[in-house]
Amino acid sequence: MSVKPLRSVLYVPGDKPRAIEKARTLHADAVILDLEDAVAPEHKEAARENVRAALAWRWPGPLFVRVNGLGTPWEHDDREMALLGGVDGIVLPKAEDPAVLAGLHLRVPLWPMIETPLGVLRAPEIAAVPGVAGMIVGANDLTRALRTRPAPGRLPLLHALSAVVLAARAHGKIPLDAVYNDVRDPEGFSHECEQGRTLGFAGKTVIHPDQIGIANTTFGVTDQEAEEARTLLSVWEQARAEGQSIATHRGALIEQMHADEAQEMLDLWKATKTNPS
Ligand SMILES: CC(C)(COP(=O)(O)OP(=O)(O)OC[C@H]1O[C@@H](n2cnc3c(N)ncnc32)[C@H](O)[C@@H]1OP(=O)(O)O)[C@@H](O)C(=O)NCCC(=O)NCCSC(=O)C[C@H](O)C(=O)O
Ligand SMILES: [Mg+2]
Repeated sequence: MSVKPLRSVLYVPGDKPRAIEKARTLHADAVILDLEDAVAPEHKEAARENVRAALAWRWPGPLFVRVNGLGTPWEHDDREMALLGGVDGIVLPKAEDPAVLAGLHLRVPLWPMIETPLGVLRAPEIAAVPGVAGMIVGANDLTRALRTRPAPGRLPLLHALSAVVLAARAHGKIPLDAVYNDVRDPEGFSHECEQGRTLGFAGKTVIHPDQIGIANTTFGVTDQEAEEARTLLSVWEQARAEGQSIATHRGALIEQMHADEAQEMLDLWKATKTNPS
């Protein structure tokens, strides 16, 4: 089965041409060229032109563009540019209204950002909109909007994080975890990746080259895990050949869903062999 890994998805400010060029040489599974919060109002037009030029380049993986939000002075020009071709996904910040999203009729997969209280409450309806490929958590905006304070283990955001995973998974869409702001704290970043993976996210949005390898490792599948998945699958196939619908592997029960999970891991492992870190 063909799998498109999104273990690490790198934001690159649209007004930083050097960073845009560099992003092509890095090992992020996907790149988001950002026109929204990373770009000051006076640089919006220049950033859009940088992004327009970059659409013509060869990119190693999917290329997304984060446009400015609905109701901003830049939304129409940004969207028009993002529909030119060469864009694999449009990231829409502060998505809140599923009816409005459904009315956009974009020809490109849509990635709404869930980063307001209303967005969290409406995550199931947003995930159900046709054309939505996945959802991305915006923890900075959400933290501000909820008036929470950063706390160990992202305690104040746990409900919202799980709500996004639940909504996305319920509709077969891809949930991507929020950014980690301290680019000089690999240990903290690693813990947050582990937490995101445990919660059910498919990958992490990142803001610096140094975060890519850690996200790829945490959301990826190691050779050892792949070997273990292969072993489990062979035990399962043997059990099925004998007419069993349950089996045990290393003392633990296995059923069809465990075999499916093992197969999914193997598919991801194969898909990431060419882009290990
Ligand atoms: C966070 C940064 C401002 C740090 O910048 P800086 O201190 O200049 O980084 P370095 O000197 O360590 O950079 C080393 C080299 O790496 C390149 N670089 C840095 N960041 C990126 C990047 N994101 N993509 C590609 N390349 C990058 C530098 O150009 C250096 O290269 P070289 O010249 O060859 O040495 C900076 O990392 C940054 O701007 N990051 C992105 C910030 C961003 O996009 N923010 C918006 C998205 S986050 C958000 O809004 C989430 C959400 O909406 C929410 O609400 O939470
Ligand atoms: Mg935001």
